[in-house]
Amino acid sequence: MYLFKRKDELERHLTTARNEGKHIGFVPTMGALHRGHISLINAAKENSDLVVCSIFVNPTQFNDPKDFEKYPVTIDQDVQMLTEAGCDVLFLPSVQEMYPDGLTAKMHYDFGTLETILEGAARPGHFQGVGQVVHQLLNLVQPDKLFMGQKDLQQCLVINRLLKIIHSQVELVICPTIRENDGLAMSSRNLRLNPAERVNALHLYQGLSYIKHHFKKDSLKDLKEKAVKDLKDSGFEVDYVELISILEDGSVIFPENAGTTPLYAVVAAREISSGVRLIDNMQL
Ligand SMILES: Nc1ncnc2c1ncn2[C@@H]1O[C@H](COP(=O)(O)OP(=O)(O)OP(=O)(O)O)[C@@H](O)[C@H]1O
Ligand SMILES: CC(C)(CO)[C@@H](O)C(=O)[O-]
Ligand code: BAL
Repeated sequence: MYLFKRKDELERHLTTARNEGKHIGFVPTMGALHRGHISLINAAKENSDLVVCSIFVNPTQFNDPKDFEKYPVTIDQDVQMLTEAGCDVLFLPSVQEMYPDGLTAKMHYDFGTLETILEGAARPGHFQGVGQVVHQLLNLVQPDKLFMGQKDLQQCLVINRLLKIIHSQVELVICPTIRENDGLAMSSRNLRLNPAERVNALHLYQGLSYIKHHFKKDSLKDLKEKAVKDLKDSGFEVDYVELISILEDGSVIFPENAGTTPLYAVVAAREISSGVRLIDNMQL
């Protein structure tokens, strides 16, 4: 696997590959890799000639400084996992390399209501930071396909919109959420949980599973209230539990108001003893 820390080195390597007719698959990450990330690498391998992964803990998308400071970093293990998975290129830039002129955004993206609901509401500025870094990474890598995980469902919708805003031809491939054996969605932030907190984190999955199995019988309001109560009783601060549908244009609606069947249950909650905020979602 090639490892590049500089943009010019990466661009030179990828220009040669592109000139050889290779189709490029791209997997952007923030590192502390797990099997969820490797599933994206595998999907990229199956659907492209050359797979590029980036690892960059992007400061501009963190609305909570503590979350940024404590974000897990496991570079040596990440390199080993990517090598074993057959990734071709790893891009590992520094903050200075990505933001030589400082962290202030030069552009504002119009993500519409995606920025004012759910993750957008709970993490002000987060999606502008994601847009800022993904736009730059796409310009550098110029992939044919971009692979992202359904675990970050709203992020997928934002990136879909970003691709339209920047008139990009890149195809976004959304890959299923990989879970631990007990159902917990794999997440880099899980590394910050001690064994008791790790067990407690399962309440997110259990809440979603309950909703999935009862949403045809019970009222949506009752289901949400039950899930919120269970999380609160188990030591979580709940940002939201919602049932949503996604329209063809990529916008999100809340079916109890619109009279449409919900498609996904989504949850975000902070485990109070660890301070770790987790998200998850489940197709209904
Ligand atoms: N369990 C998972 N299954 C499939 N894809 C995943 C999973 N977890 C993360 N991804 C995807 O991997 C890509 C990189 O995500 P990222 O590096 O932020 O990992 P993460 O585990 O989501 O971290 P965190 O949850 O702590 O933000 C994103 O497209 C994300 O949706
Ligand atoms: C897409 C991304 C790599 C941008 O920093 C990040 O938000 C992530 O890992 O999901
Ligand atoms: N996994 C999405 C990136 C973030 O939480 O900042």
